[in-house]
Amino acid sequence: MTDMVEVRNLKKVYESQGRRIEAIRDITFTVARGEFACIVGPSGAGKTTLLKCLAGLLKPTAGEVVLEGSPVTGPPLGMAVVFQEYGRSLFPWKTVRQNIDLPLRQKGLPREKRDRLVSEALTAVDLGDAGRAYPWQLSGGMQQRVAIARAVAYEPHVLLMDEPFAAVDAQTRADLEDLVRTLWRDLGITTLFVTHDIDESVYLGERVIVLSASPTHVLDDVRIDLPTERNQVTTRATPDFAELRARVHRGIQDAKAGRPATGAVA
Ligand SMILES: Nc1ncnc2c1ncn2[C@@H]1O[C@H](COP(=O)(O)OP(=O)(O)OP(=O)(O)O)[C@@H](O)[C@H]1O
Repeated sequence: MTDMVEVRNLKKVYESQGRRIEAIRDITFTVARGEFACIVGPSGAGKTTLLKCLAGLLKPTAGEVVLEGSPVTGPPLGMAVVFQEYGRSLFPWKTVRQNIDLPLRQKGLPREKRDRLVSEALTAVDLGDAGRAYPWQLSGGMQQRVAIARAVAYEPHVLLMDEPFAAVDAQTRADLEDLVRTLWRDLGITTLFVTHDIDESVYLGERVIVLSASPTHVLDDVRIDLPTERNQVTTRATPDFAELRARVHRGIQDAKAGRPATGAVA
C-alpha cells in the first residue's frame, strides 16, 4: 500500500496577545491509501488542531502534511471534511440537492455528471426522497447524512471527519457508524476519523492512533484486527473487541496522567 497522508514532525504553537500555547509538540504518522484510521485523545489533546492542519485550514508552526506526495499548503482538492456541527455546515436556504451540488459546481464538473453524483450519494446515505427538502426540515441525523453525502459526492481521495456523530442520539449514531464503514468499504476512500469515544474508534477503525495530552505526540498506534464485516451487537461483544478497547482505554489514561504508553502490557 502506498502512503496517502504523511504527517511529518508536525508542531503547532498558538500565539495570541502575548500568550503562547503549544498545542501540538511533534506528531508523525502515515496513513496508507484506502486505510480507515481513527484518532483519539483526551479533551484538549489537539485533535481539532491536527485535523485543521491536515485540511490545510491552519498552517503548522513546524513540520508538514503531505497528501499524495504533495505538501499541503491550503485546502487540497482531493479532500473532503465532515464536521460535528452539521447544522452550521449546510446552507439553510438551499435544498439538500443544491447543498450537495455546490462543491461539485466549484470543482467545475458538467451538469450531467453532477446530477448523477448527487443522486448516487443521496441513495448511498438512504436519503433518495429528501433531495428537494431544506436542511432545517430534516432531523439532526438526516442532516448529518446530507453532510456525509456531500463529502462522498465530491469523490475525495481522503475523507476527514471531526467528531461527526457527537451531537446525535445513540441509535442514530450507531446507524451512521455503520453507514460510514459501508461507504468506506464500498468506495475505498482513505478515511481519518477523529473521536473522543474509545468504543467508536475501535468499532470503526482498522487502526487507532492515540494522542497524548497537549503538547501532543503519538502515544500508541493500535492495529484493529477485527473482521471487515462488523455488527453493532456481536462485534462489540467479542473478547477481541474488549481487549482492543482496554488497550486504547489504557492509552487515554496514560495520556491524561502524562505517562508513556503502557498499552501493550496486559
Ligand atoms: N485558536 C486558538 N488559539 C489559542 N489556543 C488554541 C486555539 N485553538 C485551540 N487552542 C488550544 O490548543 C489546545 C488543543 O485544542 P484542540 O481544540 O485542538 O483540542 P481537541 O483535542 O480537539 O479538544 P476537544 O476534544 O476538547 O475538542 C488546547 O489547549 C486549546 O486551548
